[in-house]
Parts: sequence; C-alpha cells; structure tokens
Amino acid sequence: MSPVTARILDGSATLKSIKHELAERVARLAERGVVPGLGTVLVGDDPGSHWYVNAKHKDCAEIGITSIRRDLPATATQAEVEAVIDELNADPACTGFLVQQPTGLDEMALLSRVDPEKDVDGLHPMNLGWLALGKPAPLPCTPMGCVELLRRFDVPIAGAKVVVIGRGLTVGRPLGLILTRKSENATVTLCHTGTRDLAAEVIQADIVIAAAGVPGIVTREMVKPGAAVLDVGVSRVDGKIAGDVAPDVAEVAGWVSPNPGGVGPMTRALLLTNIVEAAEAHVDHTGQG
Ligand SMILES: Nc1nc2c(c(=O)[nH]1)N[C@@H](CN(C=O)c1ccc(C(=O)N[C@@H](CCC(=O)O)C(=O)O)cc1)CN2
Repeated sequence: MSPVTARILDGSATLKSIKHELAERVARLAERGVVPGLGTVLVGDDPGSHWYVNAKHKDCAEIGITSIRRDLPATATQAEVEAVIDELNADPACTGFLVQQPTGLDEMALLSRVDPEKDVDGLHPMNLGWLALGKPAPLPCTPMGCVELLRRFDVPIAGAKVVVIGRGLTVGRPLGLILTRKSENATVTLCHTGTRDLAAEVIQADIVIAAAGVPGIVTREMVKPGAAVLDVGVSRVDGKIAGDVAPDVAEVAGWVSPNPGGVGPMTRALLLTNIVEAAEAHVDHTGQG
C-alpha cells in the first residue's frame, strides 16, 4: 500500500469557519431587528433524515437562526404535507424552509408548492430554471457545497476538466449548470448509468465529483494523479457510511474529501448561507429592520 499523499478537503472544519462568518452577519441583522428563521418539514421515521434535520437545527441554534420544525408521521398524506407548506409560506417568522427528502410522497408537487423566495434548498423548479438561464436565485446546497469546498482549498476550477458522476436533480444535474457558469468556467462531463466507459472519462478529469450512490464506483486506477476527488455518495454498508470513492484513491489524488466529514457538512454550511442571504435580501428589498 502506498502512503496517502492527497490533501484533505475537510468539510467539518470548513463548516465551522463558515458558521463563524455567518454568526457575524446574523448579529448585524439582529441589530436591525431581523432574526432569520429556518423551517423544516420532515415526514416519517427515516433515521438518516432525522439526523440531518436535527443537525440543521443545531447549526441554526449555534449562529442565532431560529427553528420552526414540523415533524409529521409516516402516515401523513400529500394534502396534509401541502397544508404545512402553505402554513410556512405564510409565516413571516420563517425566512425559508425545506422539505427533507425522501418523503415517500410526490416530491415534485411538494417542491413546486414552496414559495420560490423561501426555497432555501434551491430545488424549486423556478429556481432551477433561473440557474439554467444564468440568473440569480437560491442555489442547491450540496452542489454549492462542493464548489465552496474546492474554492476554500484553492483547487483551480476555471478551465478545469470536471467529471460529475450522477445526473440526479439534487446534485449532479445542477452541478453541471453551476460549474459551467462564467464565474466557475469549468468544462463539465456529466456521466450516468448510460455512460459507455466511465473509467475513460474519469481518467481525464482534473476534478471528479462522485454522486452516483454506488459504493466504491471510483477506483484508484481511474483517477489521474493529482486530481481532486469529491465523494458525495452516501450508501450504508453494515451500518457505516460507504462513499462512492474507494479509500486508496487518496494514494494517487491531489485532494480528496473524506466521507463522512467532507461534502455532508458543506451541504449544511450552504443551507445556512442561503438562509442568511435570504434574510439579508428581504431587508434590502423591504427596508425592514
Ligand atoms: N431537502 C433536502 N433533502 C436532502 C438533501 C438536501 O440537500 N435537501 N440532501 C441529502 C441529505 N442532507 C441534507 O439534507 C445531508 C446529508 C449529509 C449531511 C452530513 O452532515 N453528513 C455527515 C454524516 C452524517 C451521518 O453520520 O449519517 C457527514 O458527511 O459528515 C448533512 C445533510 C438528502 N436529503
């Protein structure tokens, strides 16, 4: 076995720094009489979803964002969840909110019902449309978490060849749109289950972002020496997180994100950022505070 030479893209430490920065912005909002509030809608008993929602509210409490939590049983109907969404759309104390996925319900209908201005997950069809059109809108948290992690560790993005594995609506597809904006200027290949030769694509990449949900799909042999490799995959094997990236990739890559401790905490960091930005935008538009 060769030694690990890759630099670690430490998402947990970066979340801590971002919380510190955001706490100052929240304090400035408080001086103007504005307290941002995050709402969450959680349906059912999935332990992972409970963990994520608990973590999000704990993060908020640490930096002065108030929590509005709506936990519904697994028996909740589409109409009952939609009624909760309507309530949060109308609640002035709720700066923004999200419906934790998966719900087991018609998620596109739920997402579409959220007021686009309160969509701190950046997943409303209108906001994804604004992203495709290159206009400002709240951006999805996991893709932006990946970009912010690369930025904070000075991984060059402009001009880089990026291979994204996975075309899901929460990560892969918006990542392609974000990384090809003029501000990022990367060249992106979006790979998926129909890709004929994944290894032939990945070996060319300066940056690999694996969001396939297939444990160990990215192996050491596939990675160009010195490349940055981000692991978004969250599968459970024997109760432990199994990422999409094989551990020995760290022997050849230039940078790797640990999993856990990499992209997951950055998803939370970007959610906090979206809430604070929404509260600041509201103050700017309404003069409130
Ligand atoms: N409405 C949404 N639902 C889901 C999203 C999302 O962005 N919006 N993404 C994922 C889950 N997710 C956020 O909700 C999320 C995933 C991972 C983490 C995280 O901090 N993970 C830790 C490890 C946690 C563990 O041990 O299980 C880490 O990686 O270090 C936070 C949030 C699906 N649903």
